[in-house]
Amino acid sequence: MESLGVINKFRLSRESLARFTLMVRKGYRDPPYHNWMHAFSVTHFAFLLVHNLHMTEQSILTHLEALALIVSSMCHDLDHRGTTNSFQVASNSVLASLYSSEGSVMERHHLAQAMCILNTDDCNFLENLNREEYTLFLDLMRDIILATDLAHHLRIVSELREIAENGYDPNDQRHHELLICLLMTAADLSDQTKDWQSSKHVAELIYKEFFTQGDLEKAMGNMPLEMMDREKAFIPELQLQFLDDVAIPVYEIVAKIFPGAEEPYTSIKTSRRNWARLRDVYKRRKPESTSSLEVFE
Ligand SMILES: Cc1nc2ccc(C(=O)N[C@]34C[C@H]5C[C@H](C[C@H](C5)C3)C4)cc2n2c(-c3ccccc3Cl)nnc12
Ligand SMILES: [Mg+2]
Ligand SMILES: [Zn+2]
Repeated sequence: MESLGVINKFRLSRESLARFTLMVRKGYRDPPYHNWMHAFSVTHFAFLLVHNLHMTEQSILTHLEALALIVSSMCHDLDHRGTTNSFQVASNSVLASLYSSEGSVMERHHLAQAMCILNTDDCNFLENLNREEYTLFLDLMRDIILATDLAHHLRIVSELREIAENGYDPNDQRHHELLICLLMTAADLSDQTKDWQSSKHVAELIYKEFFTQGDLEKAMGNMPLEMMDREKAFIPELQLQFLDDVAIPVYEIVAKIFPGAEEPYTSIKTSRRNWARLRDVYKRRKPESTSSLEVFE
């Protein structure tokens, strides 16, 4: 926040900011993937995007938007239980009863948790913002955290492609809103743009979470998605699908809008080549083989 210039610009209290950060860290549980380490690495990537692409200096983002992106990244998976939105509904969870009518059940819970922490004594580091800035910040945090629902991303991805093709118009309010959503999704998926060992390790954590949910769904008498079923999942194939259908297009669009941001796109394509190699090595899993997690050995 220091190097983004938001501490001084908004006269943020460092003490409250420290307390807020510690409360956010405490607000994460410890599932294999959706824990504080994930929130931290997403926040770091969001910072790198804003800082290295000079987004505030070039007025691509206002300082308030940059601040909202960083804080939202910290909070975007608060109190995650390692299960998906559809699992909340299928298991009739308390969160589903609260939010299922609006959709994005988990994301609405993450936002509610973030608001709770902001409203905790001595944690509201935004106390020096004027009313207009504070209201705008809360609106931004809401839109950004709700944008981390991949189903939301899939709804806007065609508009994002169009912006990448025809050029980003900084004066177009819709372009601006979509860009902020894109940056948040790029940060949320950024583990797949790291070195192969790291990306593979993160995929292992994600499938550990998915398979645990699949086990729960079977115990409840429900049929899990293939990607959550440790008996059926062939991880290299599932990873290739996710990279091709969801993740790679995100960094392709980022690279087209920001010429300086080729590296994550190059890196995730390398990751894809490694998954393709693994797939060929582990042809369709033979029934007698052990758990699908063997590909991580
Ligand atoms: C490496 C990797 N693989 C991933 C494979 C699959 C999915 C996934 O949610 N798939 C879908 C598949 C369809 C259409 C929509 C909604 C649902 C039905 C579920 C998406 C996510 C994956 N993911 C994430 C990630 C990002 C945001 C939230 C949660 C997670 Cl886990 N971060 N990294 C990864
Ligand atoms: Mg999430
Ligand atoms: Zn996340």
